Amino acid sequence: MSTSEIRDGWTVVVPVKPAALGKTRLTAAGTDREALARAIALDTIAAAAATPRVSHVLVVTDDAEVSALVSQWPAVDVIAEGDVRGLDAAIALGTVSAGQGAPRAALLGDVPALTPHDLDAALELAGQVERGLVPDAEGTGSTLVTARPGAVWVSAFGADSAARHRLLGCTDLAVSRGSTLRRDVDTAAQLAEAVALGVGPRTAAVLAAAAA
Ligand SMILES: Nc1nc2c(ncn2[C@@H]2O[C@H](COP(=O)(O)OP(=O)(O)OP(=O)(O)O)[C@@H](O)[C@H]2O)c(=O)[nH]1
Ligand SMILES: C=C(OP(=O)(O)O)C(=O)O
Repeated sequence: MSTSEIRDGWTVVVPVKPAALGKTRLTAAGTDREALARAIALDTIAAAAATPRVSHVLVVTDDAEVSALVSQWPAVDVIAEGDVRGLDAAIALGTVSAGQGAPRAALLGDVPALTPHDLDAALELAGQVERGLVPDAEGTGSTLVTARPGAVWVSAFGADSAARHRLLGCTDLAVSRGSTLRRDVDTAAQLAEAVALGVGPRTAAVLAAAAA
C-alpha cells in the first residue's frame, strides 16, 4: 500500500515472532502449538485491520506464512525483521516507518479475542493523552502502548512491562478488565479465558481441529 492510500488514523504495529519459536508456554493446550501461535497472531491482526480508527497495520515478522497471508489484506503491510534484536526493536521498525507525525500504537500479536470495537474504544481514549498504556488482564503486563502525533515513541515490553511503561510516561487508558483488548494469551488458562470471551475464527478453527 502506498502512503497516499493511507487515510488519517492510527498506525498499529503488530510484532509477531516466527510461529515455530513463539508461544512456548502454550504446550499444555494439547494443540499444534505452531498452528495455534500463527492463528492467534492472524486473528489479532484481522481485528486491528477492521478497527475504524486504524488506517494502517504494520506487521513486523519473519514468519513466512503470516507474512504471505496478511500482505494480501487491505490496509496491512509487512516489515521483515531480519536480525532478531528483541520485541521493542521489532516494534521500533514499525513506529519509525510510520513517522513521528502519525498516531502510533503497538499491539502485541497475542490477543485472539480482540474485537474492533474494543480496540477502537481504547484508541479514542489514546487520542487524549501523549502516550497511553493498556495493561494485560492480570494488570502486570501490557497489550497496547500508544503515542499521539508528535510524541516520541517509547516501549519497554516484556514481563511486568506495565510498571515500566508508566515510568516511561504512559498513562493508563480507562479500559475495563473485561475488555477483549486486555486478554493476551501465553498459557492454557489464559487461552481458556480468551475462548470464553470469543476468539477469532482462525484460533477457533485450530482449537476445533484439536478437539476433533
Ligand atoms: N517480531 C517480533 N515479535 C516478537 C518478538 N518477541 C515477541 N514477539 C511477539 O510479541 C507478542 C508477545 O510475545 P510474548 O508473549 O512475550 O512471547 P512469545 O514468544 O509469543 O511467548 P512465550 O514463548 O511464551 O514467551 C507475540 O505476538 C510475539 O509473537 C520478537 O523478538 N520479534
Ligand atoms: C510481552 C509482554 O508480556 P507477555 O510475555 O506476557 O506477552 C508484556 O506484557 O509486555
